[in-house]
Amino acid sequence: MSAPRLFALVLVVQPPRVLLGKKKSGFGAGLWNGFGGIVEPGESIEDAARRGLKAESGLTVDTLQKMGQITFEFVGNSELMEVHVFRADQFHGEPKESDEMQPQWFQLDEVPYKQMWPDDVYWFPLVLQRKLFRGYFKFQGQDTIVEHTLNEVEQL
Ligand SMILES: Nc1nc(NC2CC2)cc(N2CCN(C3COC3)CC2)n1
Repeated sequence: MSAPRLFALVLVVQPPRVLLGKKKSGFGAGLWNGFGGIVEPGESIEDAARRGLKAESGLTVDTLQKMGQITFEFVGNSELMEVHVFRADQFHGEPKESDEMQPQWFQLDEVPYKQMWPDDVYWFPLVLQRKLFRGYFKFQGQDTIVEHTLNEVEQL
């Protein structure tokens, strides 16, 4: 089993709203998601989170809170994906559309789960409730979850 491919994902949460971006191309195109990107060699996961947030939304943050780690398996593909989820409550700048993402604020009771990755409806509420979590989701294709586990943890 090769090492999982690491991604950072940042959710900017300012109750009663959360900032999401609509992916304009590539993997997950058309879906709303947090901001981030792949963790490059020699980069920390948090550095990747900050870099991705800035590149995709124009925002910078002082503090990122680690909220969760999710491992994804895809039937028929031996490479695992590991997503490290962060929350930011304060930011600098104004959300700006990028090549990758079209940013938009959503009311917390109007998160567009039907236009997000299918796993999000499981763990997104934990981020909003400030609960730490570890998850595992096995996908068949990009739409079907065939197995999953999701546990709240004391520390990540
Ligand atoms: N919310 C959410 N769910 C995911 N589910 C697994 C796909 C089934 C993956 C995921 N990310 C991994 C992919 N990354 C893309 C941006 O360039 C690659 C965004 C964050 N984010």
